[in-house]
Amino acid sequence: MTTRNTPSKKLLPKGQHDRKSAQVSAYDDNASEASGPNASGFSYLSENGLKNSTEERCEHVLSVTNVNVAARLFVKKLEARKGECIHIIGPNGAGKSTLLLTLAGLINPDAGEVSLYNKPMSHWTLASLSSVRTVLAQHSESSFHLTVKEYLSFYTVIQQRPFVPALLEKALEVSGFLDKILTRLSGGERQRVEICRALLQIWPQLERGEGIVLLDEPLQGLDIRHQYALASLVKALCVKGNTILMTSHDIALSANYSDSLWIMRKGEVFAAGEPRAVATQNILEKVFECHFAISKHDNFLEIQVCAPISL
Ligand SMILES: Nc1ncnc2c1ncn2[C@@H]1O[C@H](COP(=O)(O)OP(=O)(O)OP(=O)(O)O)[C@@H](O)[C@H]1O
Repeated sequence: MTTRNTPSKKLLPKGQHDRKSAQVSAYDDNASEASGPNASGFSYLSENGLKNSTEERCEHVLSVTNVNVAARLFVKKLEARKGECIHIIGPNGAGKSTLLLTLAGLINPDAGEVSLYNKPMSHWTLASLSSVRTVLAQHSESSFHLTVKEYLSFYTVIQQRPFVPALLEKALEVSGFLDKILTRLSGGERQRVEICRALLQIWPQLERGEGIVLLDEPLQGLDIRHQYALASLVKALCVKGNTILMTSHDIALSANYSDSLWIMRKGEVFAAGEPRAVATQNILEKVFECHFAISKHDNFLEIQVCAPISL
């Protein structure tokens, strides 16, 4: 029998459970309409990529309606709200990456629609998209023969001081190897650099609480301390108003560091909502086919994964 670590009370982000939970409705055709104006006739980004006031009023940052991707992703309705921290979990092949990349505008669905600020993804130019949302794809390591500093400098504002913003450095600790060649870093170090790169791409927007971040398995390869540091960073960025979606295989961490959990199985969202409502023994056992022991504490959900059901 194996058990998973659960975060101690101390590790939980401040105010996590006080914060008004931004609920996500899956399969709910009656989910409330976005509070922003109708997409038609509105320009959500000015020429230089700066947002106008219409965007500020759009509560649903990303929405998915009746999406089908090559018979491997079927989503009737999902919405991510401004400032929401969403973790997407599910077994291998459940469709997490496919959903994330579809939300990022990197996969075009065969049917249905993905909208960003009420504007269909197909109406966004890649340049406009890149100025408001950033993506960390799985296995997105670059193989350039560059130092970490040279690589990251492609994504930073010229003469930005400090080179790596303090909030990022606190969680990712990349400053110690800025002069190292990218390809000579360890797997976990590379992953921290790639996460840093993704966040630097829209750092001015993230500082203003206007960014959208999609991270595919960012915890992969990170040691336990950096896993929790990253989860805290993600949560802190969302508290500022940024919207972040990340996929994960760490059910306990995700249940404790998200506002919403999207639980996927076989290309569909099996359950979505506030972690305490959806990370139940019944749902987790159905989706992951493992036995779980779950205890609800005041400040955290203790989730232990026991033996696979079929073994
Ligand atoms: N480019 C592709 N072309 C065709 N099928 C694909 C492609 N990428 C993934 N798939 C299939 O789509 C399904 C969902 O894959 P996806 O990568 O989204 O799953 P996942 O939940 O992210 O899995 P994992 O936890 O293993 O990363 C899988 O059955 C996979 O084999």
